[in-house]
Amino acid sequence: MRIAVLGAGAWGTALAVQAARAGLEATLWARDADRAAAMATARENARHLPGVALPAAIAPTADLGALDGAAFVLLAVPAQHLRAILARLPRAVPPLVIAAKGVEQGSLLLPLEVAEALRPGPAAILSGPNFAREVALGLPAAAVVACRDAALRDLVGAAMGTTGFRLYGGDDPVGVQVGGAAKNVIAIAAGAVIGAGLGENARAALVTRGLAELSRLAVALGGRAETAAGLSGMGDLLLTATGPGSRNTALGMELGRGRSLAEALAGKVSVAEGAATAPALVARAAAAGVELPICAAVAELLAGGLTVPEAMGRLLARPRRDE
Ligand SMILES: NC(=O)C1=CN([C@@H]2O[C@H](COP(=O)(O)OP(=O)(O)OC[C@H]3O[C@@H](n4cnc5c(N)ncnc54)[C@H](O)[C@@H]3O)[C@@H](O)[C@H]2O)C=CC1
Ligand SMILES: O=C(CO)COP(=O)(O)O
Repeated sequence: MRIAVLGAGAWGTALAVQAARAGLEATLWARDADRAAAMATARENARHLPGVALPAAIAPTADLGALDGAAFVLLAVPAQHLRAILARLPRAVPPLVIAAKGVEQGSLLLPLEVAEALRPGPAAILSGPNFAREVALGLPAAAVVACRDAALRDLVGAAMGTTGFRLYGGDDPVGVQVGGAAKNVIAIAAGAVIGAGLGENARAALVTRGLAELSRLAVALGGRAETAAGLSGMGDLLLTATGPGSRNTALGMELGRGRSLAEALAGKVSVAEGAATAPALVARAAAAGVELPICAAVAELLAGGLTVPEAMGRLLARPRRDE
């Protein structure tokens, strides 16, 4: 079986390596022809996943003909670039499996909603606590493939899963997408309090109450609260919000130390999805009548509208209520 992976960042590359480990052929599409050629020659993605050898079953390319004959297409471009890539695809595409985590600015759509608007057809979301490098190295991990179409999630789970990468199926794609989008925003909050020296208690409180925000929004958008307790919600929060290995937490730590967003992002070649998603997530929640105080504070912090101690003070001063 052959699949196509669109987006040769850290995650797309790691998923292509995992596909090869599972016995698939994988075409790995990069926007830039020079980068695709460099990967094909060096058998390494030196920019986004240095030190990981690309198996022979991976064919890097910059040609979207990569989609022809693929059993399914994994889309691993950042959420804000998903629309541009989808618009370039042919009308009839193989089933799509989106691995991006975020909310699109402007439209306020979740990744599968963007796909539905541009290329209607079977589509799934793949999400979970997965640092790309660990997956690429074959360290044990689990994730969820969620979609309403049981045949597609079975196809992807059976094709991509191995004993080292356990893929659960799920039928709550909305809950899974909200988890993936919100956990990055909450990770920025968690990093920010650590960077500002406010302590581990503050981080634990923010992560826990952040999970409550994530869960509330998932339900308001038609998802299920129990999905928030799964791999794509609490699982990914545990991974992302508890240590500096996460780019979102690392960004939060820089903001907490008093740097501006522009300063913190300067020179970075990899994405911290929560930065673009925070205002879009809060706006989407507001449109659904849901208040997300922690995510809103992150959006304001990113915009330079308040400091971390001010944000924390504001959250703690909210009217007392039952948990
Ligand atoms: N890195 C990780 O450990 C994981 C990442 N993800 C998600 O996967 C998605 C991709 O993230 P990474 O692979 O880490 O990205 P990355 O930070 O490694 O690389 C950035 C990627 O974005 C692409 N890109 C940049 N500007 C673009 C544009 N204008 N149009 C199209 N593509 C553009 C680059 O070519 C590159 O493929 C994100 O939504 C992220 O949240 C999900 C799970 C794990
Ligand atoms: O999504 C991820 C882990 O599941 C990667 O997190 P960061 O983008 O914060 O590094």
